[in-house]
Amino acid sequence: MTDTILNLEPSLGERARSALGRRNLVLVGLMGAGKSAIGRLVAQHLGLPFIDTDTEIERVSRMSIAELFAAYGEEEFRALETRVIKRLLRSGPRVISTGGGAFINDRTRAQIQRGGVSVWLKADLDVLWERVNKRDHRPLLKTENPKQTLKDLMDRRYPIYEEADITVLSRDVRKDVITGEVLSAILEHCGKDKSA
Ligand SMILES: Nc1ncnc2c1ncn2[C@@H]1O[C@H](COP(=O)(O)OP(=O)(O)O)[C@@H](O)[C@H]1O
Ligand SMILES: O=C(O)C1=C[C@@H](OP(=O)(O)O)[C@@H](O)[C@H](O)C1
Ligand SMILES: [Mg+2]
Repeated sequence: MTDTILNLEPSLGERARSALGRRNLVLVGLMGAGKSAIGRLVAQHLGLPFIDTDTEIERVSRMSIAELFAAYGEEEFRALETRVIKRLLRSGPRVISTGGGAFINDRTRAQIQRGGVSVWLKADLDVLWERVNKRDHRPLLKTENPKQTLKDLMDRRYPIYEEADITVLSRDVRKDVITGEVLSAILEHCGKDKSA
């Protein structure tokens, strides 16, 4: 006899995965919101492949994002970003973490809304600033006053991120907490939980 009790209840990740079905999960939000970090953790819990669009753009172009901006400008970067996201959405389901500007582009946003469930990781200026301040690889923040630039981007972009299917508040708590909130929100948004 063993006194080990097997827990056969589906985990939160399994329930969220079932609710998501064939849809992609797409993380959107401003630089520093945690899209890349939280997207990877959420994918592990869902048992889905994870991809970060910036990493994929760097792979196909064999250049860093900073080099791409410097060599071809933001417009070319956006065109490449749109093509990469369209391809990734078609071959899902997977978890896709986008770069902060992707959802702002009308064509890319329409593709995301058709091909996936979107999650906006929303954060306040100080949280974002604390995080992005530690690294200097983001070309849009190479300005005289990067915190003000971030604030200007918030003012312009937040009304558009609002269009995401789900909003989760990204804040100064453990990544596991935010990950759990994303999984719960998927369950709630996608309604019926087929495995429960
Ligand atoms: N909940 C969190 N708590 C602490 N640090 C976090 C949290 N979420 C993300 N980070 C950190 O903040 C930084 C920016 O996160 P990242 O995932 O690169 O953001 P994004 O892809 O949205 O720009 C990274 O160093 C990441 O580890
Ligand atoms: O907000 C933006 O327009 C950008 C955000 C970056 O990604 P993260 O949001 O992952 O930092 C990256 O795509 C590029 O530097 C442009
Ligand atoms: Mg990122």
